Amino acid sequence: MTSKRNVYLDTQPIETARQILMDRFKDRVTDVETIDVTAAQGRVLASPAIAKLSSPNFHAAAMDGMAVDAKQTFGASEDAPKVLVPEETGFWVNTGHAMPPGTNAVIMIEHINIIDETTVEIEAPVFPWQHVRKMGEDIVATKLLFPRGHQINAYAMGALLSGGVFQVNVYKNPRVLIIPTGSELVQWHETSLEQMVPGQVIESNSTVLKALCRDNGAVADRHPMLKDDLETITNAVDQAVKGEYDMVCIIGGSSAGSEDFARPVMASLGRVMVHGVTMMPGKPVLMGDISGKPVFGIPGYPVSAIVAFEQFVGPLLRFMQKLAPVEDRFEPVALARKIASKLGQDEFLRVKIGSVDGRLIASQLPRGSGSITTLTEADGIIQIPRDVEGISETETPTARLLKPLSAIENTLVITGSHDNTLDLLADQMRRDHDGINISSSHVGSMGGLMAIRNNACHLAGAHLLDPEDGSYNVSYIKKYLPNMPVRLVNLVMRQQGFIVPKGNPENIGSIKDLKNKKLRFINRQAGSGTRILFDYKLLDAGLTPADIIGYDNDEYTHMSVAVAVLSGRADAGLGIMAAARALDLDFVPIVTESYDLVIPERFFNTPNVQILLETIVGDAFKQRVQALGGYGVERTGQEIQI
Ligand SMILES: Nc1nc2c(c(=O)[nH]1)N[C@H]1C(S)=C(S)[C@@H](COP(=O)(O)OP(=O)(O)OC[C@H]3O[C@@H](n4cnc5c(N)ncnc54)[C@H](O)[C@@H]3O)O[C@H]1N2
Ligand code: MOO
Repeated sequence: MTSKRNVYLDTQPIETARQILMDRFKDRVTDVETIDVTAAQGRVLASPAIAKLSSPNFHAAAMDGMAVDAKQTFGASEDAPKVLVPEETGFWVNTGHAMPPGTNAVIMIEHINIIDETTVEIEAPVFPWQHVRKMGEDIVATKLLFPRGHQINAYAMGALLSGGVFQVNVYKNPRVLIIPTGSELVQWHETSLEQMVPGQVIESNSTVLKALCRDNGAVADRHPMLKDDLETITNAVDQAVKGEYDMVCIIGGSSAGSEDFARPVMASLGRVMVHGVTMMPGKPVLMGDISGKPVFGIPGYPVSAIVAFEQFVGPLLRFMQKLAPVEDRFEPVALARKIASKLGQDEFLRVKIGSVDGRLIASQLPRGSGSITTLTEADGIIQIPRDVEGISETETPTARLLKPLSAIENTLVITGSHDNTLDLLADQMRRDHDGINISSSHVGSMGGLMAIRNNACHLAGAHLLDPEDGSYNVSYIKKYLPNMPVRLVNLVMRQQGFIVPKGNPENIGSIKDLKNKKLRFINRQAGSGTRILFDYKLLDAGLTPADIIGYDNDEYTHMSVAVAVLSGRADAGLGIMAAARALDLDFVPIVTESYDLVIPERFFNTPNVQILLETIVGDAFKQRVQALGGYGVERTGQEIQI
């Protein structure tokens, strides 16, 4: 068995791996081809572009009016107008016309009094070359329009055509073959969602990489998916490098499993240069040389695949056609919470970023390499260097922005407890107010109050029950935000209850059943409102945590609790009805609670918060909330006295 498994080569730091790659392929700049200027957008000139035609190519009238020899007009004034005779001493021209012989200026039509067909008068002179675009004013034939290495953009295409250059010599777009591998993969157009069985995964990486190739000036083809089979993958790679492809990317099978074939394929056809980079995601990336062509083994996890592409494949593709490296925008950010990281590997941490009190605040998204939404939800990426063990709240790391700064600045940052209606709210606000974004981070109700205290968000969602008097949030705000003026507004009333498998097979009716029937419970994290509610209900029923199997197993969101129940990992969890419904599970209501928004006074009257408050009292939002089930909107928008 061990003989079938791969052993990583020495893992290399990112910079070393990139250096090895670039050194090896420094001669792989693509061939030069001659193409029409009209098809050359984005391409890089392999030889200088020299104008063949002047522009204008003749002296041209720059205004509508009458072309004259300026001398004829000298001395004209209001008191002593000058007379011109059309087609003798003056010639009617329109903008762009060639100047008639013997003329060198244009009198604008507005400045001409037409007496009759043969007589016009002017009351002011023009000077030589006034309102004339002289031949070659813009471009002189033989002028260097662009040096080699210049990237052709829309403006350049205009200049080239005007200068009589209709074809250009450019570097060919590198051609890439992308080979998705994995016996578990299915193609989206060859399957129906109903047919899918556990273990099957929709192939998505090749589409992502193809699009990323295009962003980097390359043309990619997708090979039909291949099963985990050494011979088939070897043949496909062999054919590709023998053919017209400049590069091959094998997706999947890059790590150390018995079915991971990227490395043996590369080793049998050529040479493995790098296997393993000290980065996360993307660690098992492979770089090889087969017959002088670059071949990559791209890790199968979607985020790992993208990071591996952006760190290595993209830069090499750009180099091959002499495209300048991508210039990213970086900004210093403060952290909503400290971030732990492992020594020894650079980590690409996806973060949400919002602007609070003029500071950019980043909150970390989950780290999973298999989770593409950690990238689609991210506003930025913080690269934590390998010699750093975590970043504290007092540091200001830089983040690569994935969105325009203006979009980040127009984002309302909501931190705290998670509720599905926040997603509806984000969509509803967008429907009526283009450009406003909501970014919600789920750190539990107490986490939300702490974020307010640390000036790390604009508002927080909370549902903190005070067991003493049954009130929500007020006593917590008094205790934890004593010096901060805040307002409290109800967003929704919602039912909390037990999320149980469909049909409620254990017939759970009350919290006591958890103990009596020895059921496996899935809890929420400490500090979440739902956990506080559960502890209160336990106490109320005369139970202790020790009575509950699974009390110490916790999840961070209602949906993850529901997933735990769906997957059979737990018999019950406490959560909201919408989460049960979303996964077609059953729900046993326990309590109706108040889910409120805590809004610092200084943000209350800002335009975006006011838009939010208007949106939640609107019928459209309320109807959509009610359609989710398990919610009441009778108090939505009402302010609660603190
Ligand atoms: N024992 C070890 N196991 C793993 C290690 C390790 O060091 N030791 N490294 C882990 C890391 S880190 C990564 S990253 C992954 C990379 O694995 P592979 O490149 O071998 O990828 P697969 O196992 O084939 O797939 C992983 C995952 O991604 C899905 N996948 C694959 N291809 C596609 C595609 N084209 N479209 C969508 N999704 C795809 C695949 O179904 C798997 O779920 O290895 C760890 N293991
Ligand atoms: O490199 Mo893997 O990408 O850490 O998950």
